[in-house]
Amino acid sequence: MGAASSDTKGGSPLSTNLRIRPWKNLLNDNSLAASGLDRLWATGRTVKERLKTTQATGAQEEKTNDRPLSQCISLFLPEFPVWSPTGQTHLKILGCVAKGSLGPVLKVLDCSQQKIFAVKVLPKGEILRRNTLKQCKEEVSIQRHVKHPFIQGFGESWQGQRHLYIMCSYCSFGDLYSLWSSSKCIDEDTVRLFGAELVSVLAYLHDVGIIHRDVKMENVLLDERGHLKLTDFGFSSQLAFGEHVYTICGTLQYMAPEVLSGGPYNHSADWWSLGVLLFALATGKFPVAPEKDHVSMLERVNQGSYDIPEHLSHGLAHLLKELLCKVPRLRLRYLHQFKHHPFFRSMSFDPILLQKFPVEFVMSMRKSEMTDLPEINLFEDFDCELTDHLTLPCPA
Ligand SMILES: Nc1ncnc2c1ncn2[C@@H]1O[C@H](COP(=O)(O)OP(=O)(O)OP(=O)(O)O)[C@@H](O)[C@H]1O
Repeated sequence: MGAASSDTKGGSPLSTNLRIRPWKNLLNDNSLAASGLDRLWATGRTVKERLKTTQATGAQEEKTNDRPLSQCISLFLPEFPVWSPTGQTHLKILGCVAKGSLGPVLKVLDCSQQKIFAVKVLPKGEILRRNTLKQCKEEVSIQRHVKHPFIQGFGESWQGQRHLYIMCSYCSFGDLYSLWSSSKCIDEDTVRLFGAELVSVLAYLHDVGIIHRDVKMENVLLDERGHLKLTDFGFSSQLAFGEHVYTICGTLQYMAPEVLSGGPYNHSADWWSLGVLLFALATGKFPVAPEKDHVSMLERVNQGSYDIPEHLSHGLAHLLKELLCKVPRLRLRYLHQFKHHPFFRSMSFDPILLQKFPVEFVMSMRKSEMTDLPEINLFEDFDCELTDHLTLPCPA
């Protein structure tokens, strides 16, 4: 959800996850709080019930201050086409993978393809209330257009009466943050491989004119062979080389100083975030401790001397310093620079070669943790209140 002018996402204060919302959205948040959809929910009536009433009385769309019902659908078009209630009967919900910031991420079996997918469920009312419609649509259109072996595969998106759905390939090994939390320190060979995969995907995104703006461990998923899939284009924006943006957005602990200070900034900001991510992977801790807001975070980064542990190889220590360089134009930021870097010596950046073998570290970590979620009912209407049907709690 990433237009530079309207980036907004929730976040949990004071956590390493803290995400910044531009001041503009703090104002806008309240302006939509009493939308038709919200009032509809407040009265406990469903869109379906209201449609029935309207049809029964032969009334035209109500011209109140409420958002007309047709808009509740058209607002989300064309990125989220309408599926008929029978359109989803081949999808079987197997369980809840995680609790996203807006709604659950479901594990779903597509019975027609016999393939498992992840479906992100986003309540329409919440999107309107948070004024993230533009971002949400941009996220889907960017995801639809980017194709790379280290980007999570995009399936489909659609809307029901109350929810939006984004279906993606399912990454059975969860996210990099969970792996890191359970292992804390990752060996250098694995850091090198993960580093090369992320360099390869970021170079691709920048080449096609996209800045990701939220590179962090939680947004990197692991496939069934332990390779990486970058996800969550919620803050991404189109940005050609030579252009700059100014929006303060992202996740505090990963934000480059030029982002924290309100820009101008460009693709180099993603490379700083990669530096933070690789630092955390290799050392078990973040280079700079979290702060409560972007002002204090900037102060801390500027004071910032971070200690690189002595046990790191010279090549890795050097790479981290060059990624965490406060001057964007002096930061490592081009594929050829990584190809010639001592840390990546003898490493290929070709995705096919990088994926040749399963990632041993991940396979051994995950083998003991694999659990299958039991199946639950096949829903007749995918747009029902999903949470009522989930007998399994979403992981926190
Ligand atoms: N395709 C997928 N396969 C497996 N797990 C997934 C998939 N997509 C998301 N998840 C899990 O769900 C979690 C939340 O997903 P995601 O980050 O997309 O939701 P969110 O928190 O609502 O997004 P945002 O970060 O935009 O607020 C991820 O950290 C990951 O653990």
